[in-house]
Amino acid sequence: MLRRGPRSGLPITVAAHSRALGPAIGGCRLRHYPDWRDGLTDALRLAKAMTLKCAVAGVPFGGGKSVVGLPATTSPELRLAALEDLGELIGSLGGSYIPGPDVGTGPDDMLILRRHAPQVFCLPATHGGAGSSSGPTAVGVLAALRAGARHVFGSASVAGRKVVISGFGAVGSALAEALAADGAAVTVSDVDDAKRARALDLGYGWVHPDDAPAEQADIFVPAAVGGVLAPSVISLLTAPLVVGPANNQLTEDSVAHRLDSQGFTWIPDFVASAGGIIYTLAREIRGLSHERATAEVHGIEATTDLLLTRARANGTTPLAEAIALADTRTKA
Ligand SMILES: NC(=O)c1ccc[n+]([C@@H]2O[C@H](COP(=O)([O-])OP(=O)(O)OC[C@H]3O[C@@H](n4cnc5c(N)ncnc54)[C@H](O)[C@@H]3O)[C@@H](O)[C@H]2O)c1
Repeated sequence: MLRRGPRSGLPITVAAHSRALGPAIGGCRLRHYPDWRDGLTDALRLAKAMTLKCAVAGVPFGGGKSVVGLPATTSPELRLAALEDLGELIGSLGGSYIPGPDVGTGPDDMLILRRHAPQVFCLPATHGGAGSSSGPTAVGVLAALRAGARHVFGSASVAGRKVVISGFGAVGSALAEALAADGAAVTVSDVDDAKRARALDLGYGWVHPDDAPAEQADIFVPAAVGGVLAPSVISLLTAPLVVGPANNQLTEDSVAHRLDSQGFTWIPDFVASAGGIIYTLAREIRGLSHERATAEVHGIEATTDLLLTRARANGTTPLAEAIALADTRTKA
């Protein structure tokens, strides 16, 4: 569904890729795109990834996403108008797409969408929701990383390993803190140079984002934007294990083969980044406690382990195995 917002005049896309397992669920992305069609493409690709994420995570929802293409600079008034427009469009879909936060939105924005939409996820805790999903997402990435480290290095421990995290935002900073606490040597990177001082204060190394994939490391963690793993980047990569939360990390699926054939273990983003959705649904739909919901997020370690074991046994890639697992669930 593509519409120009009546209040904001901005292009709004709501994409529902699959409803085979339940209503389409997925975040609302508000960001600037060079062309409105890039926002449309982003929504379609992200919605497809959400279908895979939900199916592999074993949650009864399909994949959706909504995207508003903002101008290069946005006033608070325009942003509010865009959210009202988005909420109205989602409301007109009668519950077939359920939104949550994504890049450019947060739990407080869900309150605005709820004025129009029948259901939203990740409301602030003060309004009965589970709040930001970035903490549980980081917990899930760490679970996937442990399984990956066991397969690649023979031990789940990160002590003494060098980890480069590209994207020092909500998830990236939580990952940096946890990995450093477990004894990893952490280097971070961000396009926002203002984050450099904080990173250095916390004792992390810093590398320019363009140089992050080539930085000598044991583990590379894409925690910023999609499309970071292009063939040209893979020829520079040094880390044998690549795992992170950024959605749609590969420029195209064939890159998974290239990574595999060059000896890199890449854990599909839709597997590693499912912690937020697993936690939020466990809390907000099933009413589980924080502890029980977090325990379910830790299940990502066993899922990752299964996919890596199958890929090794079948001579395939973890991506192929993850898609096969999702297919068996969505087509059952
Ligand atoms: N937050 C969640 O619960 C969640 C869940 C699933 C997936 N993800 C994905 O994980 C990634 C990080 O999420 P977040 O919540 O930490 O977002 P965030 O916006 O808090 O942080 C992203 C950071 O990346 C930086 N950045 C942008 N472009 C960059 C580039 N080219 N190189 C290096 N840094 C760059 C930004 O300046 C920002 O600091 C996003 O791709 C998001 O879609 C997040």
